[in-house]
Amino acid sequence: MIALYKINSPLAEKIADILYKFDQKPTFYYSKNSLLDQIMNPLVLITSCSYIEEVETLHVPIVPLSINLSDVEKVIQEENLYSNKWIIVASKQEIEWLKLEKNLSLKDHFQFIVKDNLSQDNIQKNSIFFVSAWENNFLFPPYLEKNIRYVEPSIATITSAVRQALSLISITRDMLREKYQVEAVVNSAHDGIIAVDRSGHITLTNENAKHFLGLEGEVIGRKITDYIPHSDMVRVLQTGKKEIGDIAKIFDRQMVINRFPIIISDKVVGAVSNFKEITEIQKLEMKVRKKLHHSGLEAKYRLMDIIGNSVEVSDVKQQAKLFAETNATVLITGESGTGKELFAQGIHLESNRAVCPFVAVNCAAFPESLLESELFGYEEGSFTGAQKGGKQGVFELAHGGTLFLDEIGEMPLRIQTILLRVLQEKSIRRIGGNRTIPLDVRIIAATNRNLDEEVEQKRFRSDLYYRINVLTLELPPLRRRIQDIPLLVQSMIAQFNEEREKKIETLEEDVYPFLMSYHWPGNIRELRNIIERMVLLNNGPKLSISQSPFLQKLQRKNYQDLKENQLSLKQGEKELIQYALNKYSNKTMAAKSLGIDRSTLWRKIKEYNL
Ligand SMILES: Nc1ncnc2c1ncn2[C@@H]1O[C@H](COP(=O)(O)OP(=O)(O)OP(=O)(O)O)[C@@H](O)[C@H]1O
Repeated sequence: MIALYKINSPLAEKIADILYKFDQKPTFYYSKNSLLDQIMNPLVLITSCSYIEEVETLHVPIVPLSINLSDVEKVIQEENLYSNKWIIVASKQEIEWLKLEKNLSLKDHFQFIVKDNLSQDNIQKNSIFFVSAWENNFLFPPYLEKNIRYVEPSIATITSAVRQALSLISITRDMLREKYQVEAVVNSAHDGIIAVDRSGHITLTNENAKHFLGLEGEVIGRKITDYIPHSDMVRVLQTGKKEIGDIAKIFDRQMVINRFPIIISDKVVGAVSNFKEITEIQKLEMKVRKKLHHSGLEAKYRLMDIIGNSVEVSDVKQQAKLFAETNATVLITGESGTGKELFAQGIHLESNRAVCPFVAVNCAAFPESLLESELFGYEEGSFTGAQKGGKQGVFELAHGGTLFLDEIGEMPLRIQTILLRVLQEKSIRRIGGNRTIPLDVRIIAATNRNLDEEVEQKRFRSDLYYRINVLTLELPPLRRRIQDIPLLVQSMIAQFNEEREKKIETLEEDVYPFLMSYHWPGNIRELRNIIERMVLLNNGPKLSISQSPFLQKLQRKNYQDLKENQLSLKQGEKELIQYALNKYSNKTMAAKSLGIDRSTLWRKIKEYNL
C-alpha cells in the first residue's frame, strides 16, 4: 500500500488520480501517530522532502516528492517572467534537493530562500516568488500577492515518484518474505543462533540462543560483549575465519559451537554462531541410530527364544544371562551353525544395551580392504569410488549397542592390529580421516576356529586374543545335545508352516532315531535346511522317511558316517538306544523301533551301561 503523508489538496487529488491509474488506492495521513497505528506491510510513504525527518524513524521506505526546477521554469515560460528576479521559497530540505539539480540553463539565475528566513529585508518588491506547493500556508504581505507563484510537482514528477514507490513495494515485499523466511528458519532450529554486525552488535537471535545465554528482553542492537564479555565471535570478526565444532562451557552447559564470518565483497560485515548442547547431540545421535537400528540393526532373538532343554544348552543360557549383566567382551566358540549369532543377540537383548543397535558383521565375508572400511568407515574422497560424504562403519553404527564380530578367526592380521587399537582406545578413526570418534560399543566375537591354535600358528594376534577372550561361551555341537532335536524340529515345522502356508503337524516317530544318530557337522543350520526341504516337498500332515528322498539320503549318509567313524558309531548307537528307551517304556517296542531284536537290545543296554 502507498500512504501519502501530509499532502493537501489540490496536490492530493492530483496524486490520487495518478495512483488510481496504477490501480493503487491512496491513503492519506496527516499525523505521525495516525500512521503509527496503521503501519502495515509492505507500506511505502510518499511525502514532501520537508517531512522526511519526521517519518524517518518509522523504518518504512520513503519516496520524497518535491517540485523541481523544470516545474519552476515551466511557470516562467508560460507567464513570460523573464525580466524579473526569481526567488524560490521552500523548506530547507527542499532547497537542498533543488540545488542538487544539474544541467538546467536557468539554475544560476535563481535565488533560494528558506521559508523561515523570509523577512522584509530580503523581500525585494520586483522579485517573483516561486513558492513550493507545500508552503501554501505561508503568509506573504498583501502587496506581494501578485508576485507570488505557487509551484506544484508536475504530472511527470508525481508519476515518477509513484513508479518509485511501486518498485519499492515490490522490493520491500521480497525483503519481507526473505526476512520472515530467515526468522522462521532461525526459530525452527534446535540450535541457539546469534548473529552480530561488524562492530559486534547483535542483529539476530532466536529463542534457543536467548535461553542458553540467559538473555532477556530486547537484545537486538546490544553489544554481544555486554552478555558474553569474552565472546569468541569478536575473534571471528577479526580473523574472518570460520570455527567449527568448538567445545566450550556456557553457564555450566557443555556446548558444541560453530562460528562463521559473514563476508560481503571480501569484507567481514558480521558473524553468526550456532550452538547446541552436547547432550542434545547425543540424544539426536541415539535417535538416528535407533532409526537405523529399526531398519536392520536389530537383534530379534532373546535368550528365552533359544530352543533347547538339554543340560548343555540350559547351562550355556544361564552363563549367557550372567554375561549380559556385564559390559565385558564375550567370545562365543562353537562349530558352524550352533547358534553363535543367536546367543550374541540374546546377550544383547538381555543387557542394558537392548534399546540400542545390534550390528553383526561377518569378518570372513569381506576381502581385507573392504572389511576395514566396513568396520571403521571412510571419509569422502579417501579412495576411488568412495561414497560422497563418506560412510559410517559398523563400529559407528553400533555406538551405544553391541557389535557382533562373527568369524573373527578369519580376520586378517593387519585389521586385527587396528581392531586391537580401537578396543584399547575406545575410539575409531575412519579411513582417510584424521579425527578420532569416541565410541561406546560392546564387542561379542565368535569363531568356529580354535583360536589357541591360531595364536600358536601366528595367524591370530595373542594380544587381541587376550583382549576378546574375557568371557567365553562354548556352544555345544548338536550331536552333544540330541535330546533337543524333537523340540527344535517342532519349532522349525511351526515356523516353516507359517512361512510356506503348510499344515504339517509333525515328524513320524521313526524318523527321530535317524536324526538323533546323525553327527550333524552343520549343526542346527543343517537340521533346519533338512526340515525346510521336507516341509516344502510334503503335503501330508506328517513328515516320513518314505516320503522324503532327503531323509533316505540322510539315512544312507548316516550309515556311511557311522561306518567311517567307529567312535561316532558307538556314540550314535548309544544315543539312539537311549532315545528309544526314553521314548518307549516297553523294551519290545524300543527294539522294534531300532530295527533290532530284544536280546540285542538287552546286550547293548548292558554294553553302554544304560
Ligand atoms: N537354539 C536354536 N533354536 C532355533 N534355531 C536355532 C538355534 N540355534 C541356531 N538356530 C538356527 O540355526 C541357524 C544358524 O545359527 P547361527 O547363525 O546363530 O549359528 P552360528 O554358530 O553363528 O553359525 P556360523 O558359525 O556359521 O556363523 C540359524 O538359522 C538359527 O536360526
